[in-house]
Amino acid sequence: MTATDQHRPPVASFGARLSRAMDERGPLCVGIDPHPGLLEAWGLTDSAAGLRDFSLRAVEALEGRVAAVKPQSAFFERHGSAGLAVLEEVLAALRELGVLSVLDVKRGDIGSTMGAYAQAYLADGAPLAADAITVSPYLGYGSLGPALDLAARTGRGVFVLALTSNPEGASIQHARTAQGPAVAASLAEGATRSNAAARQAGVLGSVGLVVGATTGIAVTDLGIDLVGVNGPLLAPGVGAQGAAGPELATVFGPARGNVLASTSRAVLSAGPDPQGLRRAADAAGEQALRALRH
Ligand SMILES: O=c1ccn([C@@H]2O[C@H](COP(=O)(O)O)[C@@H](O)[C@H]2O)c(=O)[nH]1
Repeated sequence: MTATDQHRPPVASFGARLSRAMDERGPLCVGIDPHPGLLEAWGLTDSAAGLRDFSLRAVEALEGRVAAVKPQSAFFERHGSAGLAVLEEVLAALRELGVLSVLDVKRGDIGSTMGAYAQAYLADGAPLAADAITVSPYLGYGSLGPALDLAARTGRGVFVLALTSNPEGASIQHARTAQGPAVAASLAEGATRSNAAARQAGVLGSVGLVVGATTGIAVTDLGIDLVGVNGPLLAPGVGAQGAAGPELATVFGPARGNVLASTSRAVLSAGPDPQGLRRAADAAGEQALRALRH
């Protein structure tokens, strides 16, 4: 602990804040993915100005109805520095409204560079700070250390890509490590270790996994203990990629209480009418709630 840390007021962990949000608003996360086709459908230009209008209208419509909002960084990055300025504004708007943000940015690098990514997204006061980010463990679970450490210090979280929703992911994620378990299982073991203190304290940990809602029986087949992870399980793949309530129940089984189901296009395509967006988010939220809580 540094001298500065000693004067820092204690912050609630991301795991605890997400648990509360899911209890209050249900287990749904809606992604902000401003695809060019969606911008057009909303009558907006494929420009930073269109992106800003789209994203802020979506945030306003979703506030209070979902546990978290997940901006997809790629759609902002494709507009260069103007797009990143919009992303900063969207993250600030979510912060201001008290809506948890999960920035889908899938970062991963050697430890020393990972430290810089951590500063960019997980440090207090960073322009692109989010409540949690997605990280890629392709350089080894240990390389994520600087992000896990900073997230723990600032009350933020990370979601480690484990079993992604795309069909191509299996060729890497189901492969066996030299020690025997599948790659995805060894990542789950890493998250289990990282969440050990939270487990002992009886709260949800802040190191989550990305496990696609489209992954069928892979969790069981690969012998992955998702309950033991004691962390949030971000489940993209709901809606446009074909998964719905039954798939969520099959994939997560006894771990379903920790799932944050995520959908983007299926809700965003109901815009730009705010009532349409709200209706679509409410329907997706009901579906997730039925599958994951009953
Ligand atoms: O395994 C993964 C990890 C991330 N994603 C992201 O989630 C959304 C999905 O959008 P939909 O419109 O609901 O298909 C998108 O930003 C992906 O990059 C994922 O799909 N799968």
